[in-house]
Amino acid sequence: KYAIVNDHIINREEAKVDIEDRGYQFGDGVYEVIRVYNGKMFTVKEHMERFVRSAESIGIKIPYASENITKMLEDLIEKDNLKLGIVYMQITRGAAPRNHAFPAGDVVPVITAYTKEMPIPEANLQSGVKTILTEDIRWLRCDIKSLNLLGNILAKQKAAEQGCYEAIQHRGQDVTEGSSSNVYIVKNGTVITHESNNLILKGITKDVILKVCAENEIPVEERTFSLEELAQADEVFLSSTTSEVTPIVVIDEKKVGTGSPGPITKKLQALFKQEIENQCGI
Ligand SMILES: Cc1ncc(COP(=O)(O)O)c(CN[C@@H]2CONC2=O)c1O
Repeated sequence: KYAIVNDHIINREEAKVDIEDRGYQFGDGVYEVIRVYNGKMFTVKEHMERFVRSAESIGIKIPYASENITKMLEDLIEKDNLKLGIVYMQITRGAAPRNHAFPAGDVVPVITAYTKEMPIPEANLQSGVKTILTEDIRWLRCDIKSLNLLGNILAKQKAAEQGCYEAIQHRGQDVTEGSSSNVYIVKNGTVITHESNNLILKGITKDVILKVCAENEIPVEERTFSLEELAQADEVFLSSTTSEVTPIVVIDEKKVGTGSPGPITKKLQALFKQEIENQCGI
């Protein structure tokens, strides 16, 4: 197995970072998770655009062009002979004596990446998943895909301790998103999901879903929706690079709708699968 450290592909076990790397000490960095189907990265252009946007949002200048990074990721996938899985990639502000303020300009950001085999979560896609509700205690720049994931992992851990797949987060009565996913309700045939602002991550999968909704005359409302609307929804589902379009069938031990994945969710799963086939030829 190999890994990328800056602009080298090296053996995975040799990939190390300094103990004063700011990603390690402050979470001072941003990341992306990109899906690989049939040995090809899915929506890689959109992931690279968000990677650059997130880095720029915190003042990190990526020292390589997106095309070069993409090529390095393709070489890594090739060397690892990855057919179905993910690429994890992050950039930190680099290693420097510990100080909250940014280091001097000569400190070079550190990019690392590696691949992981990951099957398609067929059982979850087929039967749906159980979730809990939890207050969204995160900061107010959730649009930046930062390494600051404490709020996210504490929410996910709370779900895991209750045998659930995801935690649906809310600020007061307003539903925001999952700990590592976007969340949608379906009511009377309309898909409703939080608008992309500072309170949620603008998911790449969400953008694909909105695109196929538009192409197939499925009405969409991008707006805040309430816990009450969530409880009254006909269907609920979540999306992410690794979860694709996953039906939610239980929330806080209460069944959603009939307790089985709904027709709009299933239609969106089929349309999403078609997008993967179009791009990655599976
Ligand atoms: C907080 C949060 N919201 C939404 C999403 C969905 O975004 P994408 O559709 O672009 O994946 C993610 C995905 N986070 C990545 C995806 O898989 N694992 C992760 O940590 C996320 O962490």
